[in-house]
Amino acid sequence: MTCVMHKVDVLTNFPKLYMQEETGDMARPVDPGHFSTCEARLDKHIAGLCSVDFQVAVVLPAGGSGERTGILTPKQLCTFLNRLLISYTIQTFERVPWIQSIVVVVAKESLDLMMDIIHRFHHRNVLVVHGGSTRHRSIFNGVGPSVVIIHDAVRPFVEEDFLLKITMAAKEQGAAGAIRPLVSTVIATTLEGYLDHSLERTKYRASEMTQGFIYDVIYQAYQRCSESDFKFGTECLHLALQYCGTNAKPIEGPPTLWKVTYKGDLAAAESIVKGMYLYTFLYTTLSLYCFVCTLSSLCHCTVFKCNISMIVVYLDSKTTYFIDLMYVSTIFYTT
Ligand SMILES: Nc1ccn([C@@H]2O[C@H](COP(=O)(O)OP(=O)(O)OP(=O)(O)O)[C@@H](O)[C@H]2O)c(=O)n1
Ligand SMILES: O=P(O)(O)OC[C@@H](O)[C@@H](O)[C@@H](O)CO
Repeated sequence: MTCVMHKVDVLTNFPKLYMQEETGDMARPVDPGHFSTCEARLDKHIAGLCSVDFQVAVVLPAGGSGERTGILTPKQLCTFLNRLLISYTIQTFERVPWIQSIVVVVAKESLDLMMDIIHRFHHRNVLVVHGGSTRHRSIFNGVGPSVVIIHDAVRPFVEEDFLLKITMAAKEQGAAGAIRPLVSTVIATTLEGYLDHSLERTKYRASEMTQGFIYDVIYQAYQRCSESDFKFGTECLHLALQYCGTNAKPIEGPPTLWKVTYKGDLAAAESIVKGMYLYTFLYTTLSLYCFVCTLSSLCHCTVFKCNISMIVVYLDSKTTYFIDLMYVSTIFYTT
């Protein structure tokens, strides 16, 4: 019996044809415009970090209606592989040992469903509070005395080391937030609806989530902000600057921080979740398969072959592994 598998990578147990890792230097020519995110200092700081010795709570705003998906079910309550999107996000944060509590902010009409989800998926250290009419009001309902991590509930893929960067920067500076390069140029139009001007893209970044704040900053910001901020605002970092004079530390985040906003994002999130589970399933099956081969070859069986075609497996938010044609030929000899 031969069970032929390509050389596997020790880390992932799958051959790595191509590992794409997010790097600071994008493939495209970057304008000489300087965009310091002081990450180098942070990396050193974190590298020397032995433990997070202060209270950390995460607030997951999940009280929206998801209108832009065009479907009736709010996107955070959509299901992939029998688990709701919000549960994947909670699970991500449950795996972080230095986060003491997870506050999920949901619409009043979803409170019972959320309690059921927590019970059904055995989530722990989760507090459910009701949301408000806007994201800012929902977040304000969820913040409590600790270093506060705020993370949109519809961003299910974030890894611990980025959360650590944001948390340590927030503890040090008062506020910190994820940023990503803009993929489209930002323009402004005249009252008549024509182009007025465009911004030089390399000098700007998109503000994403995860964000972090010391409690006093985010609490005071919400205590002092205006009704208009609550109603129309989309940026917590702006409130920290405007009402507390706190300049947040921007930190470049990985591409997986993207927010599920449109229907297509749901399909993308589902394929990534399936990819993650496929990796586990494939590895388990192949291991079992080889075990059965070994067992069967001892008691003689028929001959057959199988090919497993190209599979992209998204293992974690930093790397993508392309599994090449895994030619698993198991040859059994008939008696
Ligand atoms: N009143 C609100 C509005 C939004 N959110 C949450 O804030 C996050 C990011 O907001 P967004 O992507 O805009 O979600 P929705 O407001 O639901 O989307 P839409 O604007 O398409 O309706 C989501 O997890 C959403 O559930 C919230 O907690 N309370
Ligand atoms: O504005 P929306 O509610 O669609 O999405 C929220 C995002 O804007 C927000 O998460 C980041 O911009 C960081 O503030």
